[in-house]
Amino acid sequence: MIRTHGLRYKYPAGPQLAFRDVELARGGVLLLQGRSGSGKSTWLSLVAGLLTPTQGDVEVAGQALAALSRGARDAWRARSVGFLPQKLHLSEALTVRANLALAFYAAGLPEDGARIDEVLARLGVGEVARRKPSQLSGGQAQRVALARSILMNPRVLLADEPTASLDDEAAAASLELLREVAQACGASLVVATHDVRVRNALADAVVYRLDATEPVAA
Ligand SMILES: Nc1ncnc2c1ncn2[C@@H]1O[C@H](COP(=O)(O)OP(=O)(O)OP(=O)(O)O)[C@@H](O)[C@H]1O
Repeated sequence: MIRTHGLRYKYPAGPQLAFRDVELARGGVLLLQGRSGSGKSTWLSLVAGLLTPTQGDVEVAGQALAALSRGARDAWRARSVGFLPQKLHLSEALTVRANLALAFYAAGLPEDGARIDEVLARLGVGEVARRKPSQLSGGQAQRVALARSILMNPRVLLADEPTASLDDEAAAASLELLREVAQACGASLVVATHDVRVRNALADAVVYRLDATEPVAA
């Protein structure tokens, strides 16, 4: 589950952002909406412990992020947070399989090749394991990045604009898959987007509009 309280963030040379309190149950789905620049990526980074709040607290699956040192937070994130960024950040120097192996190093765990193969196969991209990222279609690359994000069975899965460059059919498939894998991990799912199609696909999600004012709880 995710709980935020009194969250604010000020970029050194940027705006002060204030976020409403959020409480999302384990296994819940949150749709984070708002116009460009409203703070969606910032909120995701705060919840993932990539940014430290200027004020307020974040708790994820019972872990208060403020209680962790930076090193401990990085290790915690590698094990507990699945992050599907808008730019996938797959290394072109490495095969798909080696890209996924990096997740084990970040988590301080021995590489588990069988787990990598299992997750790639589950997401329907088992056959691309030896390719370089540039040899993948956009949809395949996204599945590979999703595979990377769920290798550790994370407690929360955060997706930043997962449908941005997809046509209607691919967008619906991508959301369906996100929901399916989050459910299989028992993870809470957060989808940040300004794509109106997502609202229909995730009809039962709790909606947090960054430019509205009511409290958010589910
Ligand atoms: N590194 C930074 N330094 C200064 N200001 C920043 C920085 N990153 C973001 N901002 C500002 O903070 C605000 C929130 O940005 P953020 O990227 O979180 O919005 P967003 O809703 O994710 O936008 P988009 O939908 O365009 O990705 C914006 O006004 C942005 O210009």
